[in-house]
Amino acid sequence: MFELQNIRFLNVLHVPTLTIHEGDITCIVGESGAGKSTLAKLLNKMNSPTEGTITYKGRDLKEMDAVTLRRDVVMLSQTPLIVEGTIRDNLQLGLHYAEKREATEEEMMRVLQEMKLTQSLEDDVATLSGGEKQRIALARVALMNPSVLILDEPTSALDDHTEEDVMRQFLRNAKQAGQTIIIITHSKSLAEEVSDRIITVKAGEIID
Ligand SMILES: Nc1ncnc2c1ncn2[C@@H]1O[C@H](COP(=O)(O)OP(=O)(O)OP(=O)(O)O)[C@@H](O)[C@H]1O
Repeated sequence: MFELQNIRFLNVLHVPTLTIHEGDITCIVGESGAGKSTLAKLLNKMNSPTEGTITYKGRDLKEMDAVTLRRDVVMLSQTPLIVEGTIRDNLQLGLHYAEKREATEEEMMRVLQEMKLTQSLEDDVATLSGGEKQRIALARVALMNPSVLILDEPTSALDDHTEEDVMRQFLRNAKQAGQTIIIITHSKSLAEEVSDRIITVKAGEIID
């Protein structure tokens, strides 16, 4: 699905060759500052390589419009945007930006349940914990149902068992639905349990 050839990003990352397969869960692991987010951001054009070529479904990313690409390839960043307002407002946000139709009540209720959130759609997001806000952001991208989902996981969320359980179940559902997932995770157990492939980044190089 993604092919990287002779990629360099400044002096931060060097990837001679890498293929990410459709339908796989690919975990990216490595120490803080290794270059994991830099690699992930190359895949939805948040970063453009200084050298080399990346193709998505055979098309050179250089030739693709970033907005069009990001309807297909959605990235949930380490610090997702949560706006003032209700859970409903925050759930609809991704679909709104992607210019897709609004989610129905049933769809929103289903993702809240999947994320083990018991609040109502009209509740104020200000009342939620950090981990719950992270799950709202995950629910938001789940509603967008993109072909490719890139998750840059914050370490803190994994300190909590609920967060890891939710993530594990979410990844299993996504895989069953045929989505391609690329997840940066600090959890070795999660990576080993759910992934089809683990990529280890060390000091800007992929070491396996
Ligand atoms: N646009 C940029 N210009 C210069 N340096 C950058 C740029 N983007 C990232 N870096 C540097 O590249 C290194 C790798 O950053 P990156 O965010 O990819 O690490 P990471 O492995 O995701 O770390 P963490 O696990 O802490 O999130 C860091 O030293 C960072 O400061």
